[in-house]
Amino acid sequence: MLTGKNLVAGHWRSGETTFNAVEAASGKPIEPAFAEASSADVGDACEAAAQAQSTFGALALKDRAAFLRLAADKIDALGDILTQRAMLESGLPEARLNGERGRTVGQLRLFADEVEDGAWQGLRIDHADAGRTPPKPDLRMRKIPLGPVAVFGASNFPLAFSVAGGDTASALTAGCCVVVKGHPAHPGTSELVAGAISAALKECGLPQGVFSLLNGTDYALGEALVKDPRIAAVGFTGSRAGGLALMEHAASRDVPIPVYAEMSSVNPVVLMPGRMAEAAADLAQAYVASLSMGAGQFCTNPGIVLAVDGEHTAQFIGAARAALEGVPAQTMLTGGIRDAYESGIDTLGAQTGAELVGTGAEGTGPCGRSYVYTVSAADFRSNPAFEQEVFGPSSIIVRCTDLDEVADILSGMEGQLTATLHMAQTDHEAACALLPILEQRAGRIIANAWPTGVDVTHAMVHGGPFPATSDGRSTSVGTLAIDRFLRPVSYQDMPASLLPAGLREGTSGTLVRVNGTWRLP
Ligand SMILES: NC(=O)C1=CN([C@@H]2O[C@H](COP(=O)(O)OP(=O)(O)OC[C@H]3O[C@@H](n4cnc5c(N)ncnc54)[C@H](O)[C@@H]3O)[C@@H](O)[C@H]2O)C=CC1
Ligand SMILES: O=C(O)CCC(=O)C(=O)O
Repeated sequence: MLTGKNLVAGHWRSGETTFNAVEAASGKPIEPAFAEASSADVGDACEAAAQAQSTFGALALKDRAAFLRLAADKIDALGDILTQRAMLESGLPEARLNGERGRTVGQLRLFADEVEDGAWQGLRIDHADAGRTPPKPDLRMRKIPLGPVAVFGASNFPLAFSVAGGDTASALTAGCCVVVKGHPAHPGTSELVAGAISAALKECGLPQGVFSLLNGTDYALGEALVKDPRIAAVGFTGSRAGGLALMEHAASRDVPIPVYAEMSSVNPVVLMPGRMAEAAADLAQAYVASLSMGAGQFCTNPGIVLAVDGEHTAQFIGAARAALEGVPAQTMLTGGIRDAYESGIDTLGAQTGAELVGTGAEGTGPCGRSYVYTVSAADFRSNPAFEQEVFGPSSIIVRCTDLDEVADILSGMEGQLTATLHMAQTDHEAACALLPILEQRAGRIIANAWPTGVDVTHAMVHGGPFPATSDGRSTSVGTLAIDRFLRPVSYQDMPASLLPAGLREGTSGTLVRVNGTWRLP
């Protein structure tokens, strides 16, 4: 039932050259062939997005919310067809993909509620005061959509971080049209989801230029999209090299635009001594489960664990070795990702001081086998190679002399998506001293849990200082993600009849800051 075509503003278009998706488990090509989007497709998708922008950006909030809800319903209704295709293309198991579909549609519905809530518009009204010296003008502010957004689907979440994933949901919520560059590892999954969004647009009577999907294997496609003058911002999840390249393309334009790239992170986990004395073996079990989940293909993978050397750390290492023995090798997303993983493991194992703790079972076919290494803090600190993300089911346990050394290592680390503290009550005082360091290093600080798994809520931050992301001032998950695609505009002494809805007296319908005081409608 798949067409293998690109979706350009409601039209399914074939192309001169094609590529095939590959079955992750076997490495064999699967049908149908997919058209490589041309530069004309990029131009037409961006032009249609630019033309639809003013209509979509000015849509009544309830209508934008209704569109998001309908898109969610239609994606949900794809049911097993979507799951089966995503399984074939990604090698991820059925339960995970059904869960991911739930997360994707739940995310769209949460954003629909958020659109209607309206607080994201950041409405502010400062009344004029002619008697003040100097006289104060009437100023009214709201946030408006930036314009069409280019979204790059991620390989490791073919639903929740892809065509209708967090970047698309937050851009549409902000009122921005979207042109998706689909990930070439799952073009069939992308087509199914794009079809659902297009059908929702049609049923809502909205312009089809609001959404397009372009497929392709050539980096030139992504470059052309980022450089198209009608694109106003970029959302990306993937490799550091890819994110950096898109940032360069965006900065080289006549009009540079923001790139919100989520890239690499090793997510340090600190095992505090008090907690280790209580539960070293249990912690090790949970650690191995977290690092090997989904073949470790999470940017939130616990890549580096810091512990004070001694009896309990030795116990933790022994229990991790035992837990690893039961971990099966799992199919990885693509041959390229598996090759990068294997070469990352080879590089890691060859570093001075790297000692293998243990491995999971060896697999057949394009599988990722779990690996855990340990290294002394001295060797870790003298060699930046230990801090590089190895994307897959691996991790390093760093044996430190004391908590001061843990603090020193954390202070020297690159920006991270997450940082975790496992602690008992007796560790709280020492943990308190680490918190200011972790706040400087990470977007999310976790207590007594593992970093894999990101809840989609209002208070979530899935971001962090560079190189975890290109811009640590925001998040790519949760409702705050909308803010990335908005820009504040202030209206000075504007006649009421010309003011946008919400900024006229008594029309906000949502939280508004009047003369500095927050007011509910
Ligand atoms: N930290 C994270 O969240 C993730 C990291 N990765 C890392 O990325 C590696 C490769 O996996 P992919 O998912 O394919 O990521 P990728 O970064 O290579 O590709 C992601 C998307 O960006 C595009 N792209 C990449 N480089 C580009 C360039 N120079 N110009 C224009 N477009 C470009 C690709 O065509 C694709 O659509 C993995 O081995 C892993 O190391 C992958 C997924 C998630
Ligand atoms: O752990 C999650 O749920 C999300 C992780 C993520 O954003 C990623 O791996 O790219």
